Amino acid sequence: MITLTELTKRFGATTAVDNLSLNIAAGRVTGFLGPNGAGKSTTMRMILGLDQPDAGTALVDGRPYATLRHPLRAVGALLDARAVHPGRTPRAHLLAMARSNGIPTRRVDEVLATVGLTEVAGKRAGAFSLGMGQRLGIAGALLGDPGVLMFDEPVNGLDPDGVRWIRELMRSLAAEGRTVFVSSHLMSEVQLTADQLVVIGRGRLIADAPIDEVIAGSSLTAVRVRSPEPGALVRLRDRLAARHLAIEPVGDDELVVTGTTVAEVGDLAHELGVRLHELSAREASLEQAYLELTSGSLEFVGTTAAHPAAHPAAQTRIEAR
Ligand SMILES: Nc1ncnc2c1ncn2[C@@H]1O[C@H](COP(=O)(O)OP(=O)(O)OP(=O)(O)O)[C@@H](O)[C@H]1O
Repeated sequence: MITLTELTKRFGATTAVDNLSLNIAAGRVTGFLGPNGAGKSTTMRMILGLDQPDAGTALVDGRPYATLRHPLRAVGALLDARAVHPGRTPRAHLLAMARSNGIPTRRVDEVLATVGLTEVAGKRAGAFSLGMGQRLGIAGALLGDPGVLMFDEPVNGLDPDGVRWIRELMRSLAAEGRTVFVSSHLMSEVQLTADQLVVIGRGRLIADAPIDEVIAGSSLTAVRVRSPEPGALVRLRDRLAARHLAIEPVGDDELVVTGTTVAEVGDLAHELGVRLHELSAREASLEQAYLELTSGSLEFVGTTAAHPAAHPAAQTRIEAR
């Protein structure tokens, strides 16, 4: 478990992380999203004690990173896959890490096998492809068998096999009860991998909610209902409007209703005796929901940009405070 409390980091006039408070729970994959420069890497660096906060705390299992007796056994991280000396072999690199952290050297062969690098364990890392470098970085993160894992953009530049491998690894690490915290700009991948989403913009928390809730909160997630009886559809519309739902009529035979479910609209139509020709759900993609959430946090805000707090997932969080 990772606990951030009022975490703040400034670089000169820039507030990279601004009063960020949240819990990243064990047993699930938490996707960490935000536009370029939102403060994701800085947050991760503070969790690892690589940057010092100006205010607030970042705790791993209740303790600051710097006070952990065996940090690699508590938290493993992949921040920059190019951080390995090019002249070193994967085995030498991992052995050095194991020795300096009191980790049994047999773990080196175990993690090399886990990431599929056993065959090339004696080759110089400088000759590695991007994907092999990522795998070596992940081997380092797994070395201490830690309960908390953090990955900054782990699928960057990987081929589809590599992307799928990382996705399955994260799911299995979370299924083992570990905390998995992963930043990414690839929404389709996050949608397949994460259970929970943390979205930040300009260093501030925008949303902290289950992925389904974020998608359900998008104005593009809606129920479409069609009836061959325009008069009956008007009765249905009035009843939906009385429940303060947003309704968009399309011609005189169709309504698009946001903030509701197929079950609610179906039950109401049944109660009113409205004959239906269609009742279907239209679900926003995570990318659409994310763009709505962060539109107010980009440097170039258009006049039509929705305020982030207009998104119900953001409101869930704000109200929960
Ligand atoms: N060492 C530093 N010195 C000065 N400014 C910094 C430093 N590190 C980060 N910043 C600034 O802090 C802000 C947050 O940067 P950070 O790298 O944490 O964002 P990010 O969300 O990880 O972005 P990206 O998605 O582009 O990787 C940016 O404005 C960045 O320019």
